[in-house]
Amino acid sequence: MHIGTTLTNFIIESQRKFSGATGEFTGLLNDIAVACKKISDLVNKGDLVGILGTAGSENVQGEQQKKLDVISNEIFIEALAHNGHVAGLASEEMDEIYELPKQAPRGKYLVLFDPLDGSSNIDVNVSVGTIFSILKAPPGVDNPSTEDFLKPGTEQVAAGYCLYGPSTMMVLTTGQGTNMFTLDRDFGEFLLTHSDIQIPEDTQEFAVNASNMRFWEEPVQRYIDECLAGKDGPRGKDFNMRWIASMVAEVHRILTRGGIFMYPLDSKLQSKGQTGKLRLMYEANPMAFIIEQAGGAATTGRERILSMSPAAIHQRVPVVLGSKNEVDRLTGYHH
Ligand SMILES: O=P(O)(O)OC[C@H]1O[C@](O)(COP(=O)(O)O)[C@@H](O)[C@@H]1O
Ligand SMILES: [Mg+2]
Ligand SMILES: [Mg+2]
Repeated sequence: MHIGTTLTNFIIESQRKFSGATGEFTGLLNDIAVACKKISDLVNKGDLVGILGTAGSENVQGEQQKKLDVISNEIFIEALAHNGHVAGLASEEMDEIYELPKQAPRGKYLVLFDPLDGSSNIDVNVSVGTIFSILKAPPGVDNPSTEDFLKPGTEQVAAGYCLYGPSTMMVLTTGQGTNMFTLDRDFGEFLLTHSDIQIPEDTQEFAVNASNMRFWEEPVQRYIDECLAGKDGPRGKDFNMRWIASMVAEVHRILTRGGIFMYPLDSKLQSKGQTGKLRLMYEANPMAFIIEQAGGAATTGRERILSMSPAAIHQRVPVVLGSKNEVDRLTGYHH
């Protein structure tokens, strides 16, 4: 597909391969693009439109919600719930799955989303984003159940994120590679700028919140110690470190120049009864699909994320993803 193609045309072209394609998938991607453009506009205006700061409420994860968490969630629902492309929605910011209004036409897809990723960075003007995962809905079911959403990541028909940074970019996979589109604000279209991304298999850049080091399991301690030991250590090369605290921005950097990102399990999280920090259904699964389609790898440290059988909508998992050889090495240390 030639660089500069609009997102809509890209999707239409990619759907030609499917004889039964009805245009519904293209319609859904357009709904998501509209929602992301609206959120991008708000993020860009920040204090000018009073969207910074906390909302004064908590989500099901017990996290203080930011105003933009709540507003982005509403924008996504408004853009997706009425156009007949979905049968159900689930979000980081909603305890239960969202049942469409009675009069809303039902569609073939289910969408799980993190409306605003990197919430701790909203008020300090650092890149944030939106992450989404698309599954097939059970045919003929007006109100899909929670179980209908709890499908392994391998069953995603598409996944993507929109990064609200110096430029706004949509990164998408439909299982035929990973592609990047940049928003041209002048005429409001996402245009293809990077096609068929390939992540280098090796890297000398890791991303982890090192303030949690004393709580990590031994394999992670060992891996990071070896990186920090640099060229005089067992790895024989120096490593650099990054931590933006927005998963979307970390993954985008890795798609762009390689790297390994991890939010491992740690005893601090376990002491709160948590099985990780990041959520499987609308953070780990979509990012794992995007990374694998770009030649990278994504595990929990112990198993492939996409093969996991989900148990709950807001289930948390450890995440290790990025350049294949480094992810394989760290995963190997756990075995
Ligand atoms: O605060 P920490 O420990 O650095 O964690 C940062 C991580 O938490 C997240 O912000 C969690 O996502 P949300 O902002 O959507 O809740 C990730 O984007 C990021 O990788
Ligand atoms: Mg998030
Ligand atoms: Mg979020």
